[in-house]
Amino acid sequence: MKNINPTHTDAWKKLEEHFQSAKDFQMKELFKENPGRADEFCIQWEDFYVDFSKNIIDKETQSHLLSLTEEVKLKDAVDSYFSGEAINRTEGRAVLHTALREGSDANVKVDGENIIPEVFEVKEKIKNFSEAVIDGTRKGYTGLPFTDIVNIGIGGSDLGPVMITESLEYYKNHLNVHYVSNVDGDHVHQAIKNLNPETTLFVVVSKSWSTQETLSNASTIRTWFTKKAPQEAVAKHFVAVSSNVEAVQEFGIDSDNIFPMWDWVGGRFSLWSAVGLSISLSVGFINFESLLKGANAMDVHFKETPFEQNIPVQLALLSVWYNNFFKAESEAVIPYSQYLHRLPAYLQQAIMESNGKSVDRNGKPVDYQTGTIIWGEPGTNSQHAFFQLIHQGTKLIPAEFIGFKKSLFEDKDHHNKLMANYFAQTEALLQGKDAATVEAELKAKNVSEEEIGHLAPFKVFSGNKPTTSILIDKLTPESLGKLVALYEHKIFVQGVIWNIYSYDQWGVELGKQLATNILKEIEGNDVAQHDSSTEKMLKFFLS
Ligand SMILES: O=P(O)(O)OC[C@H]1O[C@H](O)[C@H](O)[C@@H](O)[C@@H]1O
Repeated sequence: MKNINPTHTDAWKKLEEHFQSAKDFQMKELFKENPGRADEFCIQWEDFYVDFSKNIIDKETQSHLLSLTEEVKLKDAVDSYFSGEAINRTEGRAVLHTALREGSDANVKVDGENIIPEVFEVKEKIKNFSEAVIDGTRKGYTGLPFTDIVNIGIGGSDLGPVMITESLEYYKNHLNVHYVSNVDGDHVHQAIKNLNPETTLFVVVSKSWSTQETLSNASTIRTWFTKKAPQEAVAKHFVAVSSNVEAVQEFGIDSDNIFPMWDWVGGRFSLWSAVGLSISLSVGFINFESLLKGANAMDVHFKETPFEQNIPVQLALLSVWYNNFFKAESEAVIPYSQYLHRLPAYLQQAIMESNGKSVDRNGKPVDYQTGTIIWGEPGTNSQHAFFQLIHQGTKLIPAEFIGFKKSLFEDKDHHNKLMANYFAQTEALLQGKDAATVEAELKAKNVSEEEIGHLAPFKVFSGNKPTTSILIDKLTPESLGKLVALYEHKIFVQGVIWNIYSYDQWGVELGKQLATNILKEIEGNDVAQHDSSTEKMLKFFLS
């Protein structure tokens, strides 16, 4: 991939100049001036309707942003990404989660070898295993079918599977799936408290098989299990997903029970691999395949659609526009679906671990902003929590609203109410409410002139707050696959523009290292020298 400082491009300079007028754009005026605006800033693709007309942009903004993609050679970067080039330079790895959703006839090479046959072998293993557990032919050590699954993993080995199984709860079968991630012992003990070892299957997921949390939780659970079950039952009840097969075997998991994954799948993009085993167990392999199929459709859209009509590219460019020109620090993702309640948490890892970097591809500190802070909660709940700040606070928070045309239980009454809120909020954020309107409303309620004078300023909404609406036909495994892949590619585009490496995560290492040392001190009751704050707290903790 090319190594281009985005701020040195002509497009960036043009964007800076253009920003001098664009920062004062009033979207309401833009809509008035251009009756075609809602059509021009809208992409309809398959079952997705993406409206980005309620953003502080005009055609000129869009054209400079598109020139930026040319100058940073985005098209070449996309080709390198899909072709298996080692674009994760600092770890020397390809980034090929997209290969996991390819068809069986695809040919994607890593080190000269086509990886697709291996991907399909593992998929077959996931299929056979999950079908046998679901239909009860694979049984526990006392001959009873499994009723409960515990996924033990953290980060990408937890957030992806948990977000998808929660999102697809409607499609779930009879198996109860639990997730244990935190090294907090209260998490694991609470999770297993009411479980029956005879009917519980444990899926230990760790790409590296060196993660403290996962190995501790797996050991604790194995000890709990073998207190009740004979040692040889471990083989029937514990399976592992990892790229470190040797270490898994050392842990005592049977080689038959290991689902491999590969270096070329990043942890936070791994739900499409065997890391998704708990998904396949929970909703069945057919639904897992539909999820992959949806993601593949988005891959093809991203790879083949001109950037003007390309959903991940347009969303990434908008985010760069707000992040680097308006200096917005965060973005909200508001799904109008309770099923998607873990999507913002999942995206926090995907986006912030990928693009939270301050060194460019030359190893030099960047002198511009990179990764955005992502946060969010489902609507309508979030309206009653933090929307006050989005409407009337001092910060600019571009927000993505995700909604569905149809609900799953087909309760029209509820769905109409939900979606009325979805539409109303983006309209309110756009339109705002001026002082004259507020005063007229108060007058109509017979509020005294004096009171109106006091109250009116608090009731004014400045409006002009940017939102992007993603309206999808229905929440299905396939549409969910498309949505998640959309965000994966948005991340990629931003990383290319910011000239950073999106696929490493060195920033998580230091804390881990220090924790290892501090744990020794805690266990030995012997506090070493630290900064005085840490030292004093450690002594207090041990007292
Ligand atoms: O799957 P594992 O190797 O156990 O890794 C689990 C997680 O831990 C690491 O600290 C990384 O920050 C994450 O990207 C990763 O997903």
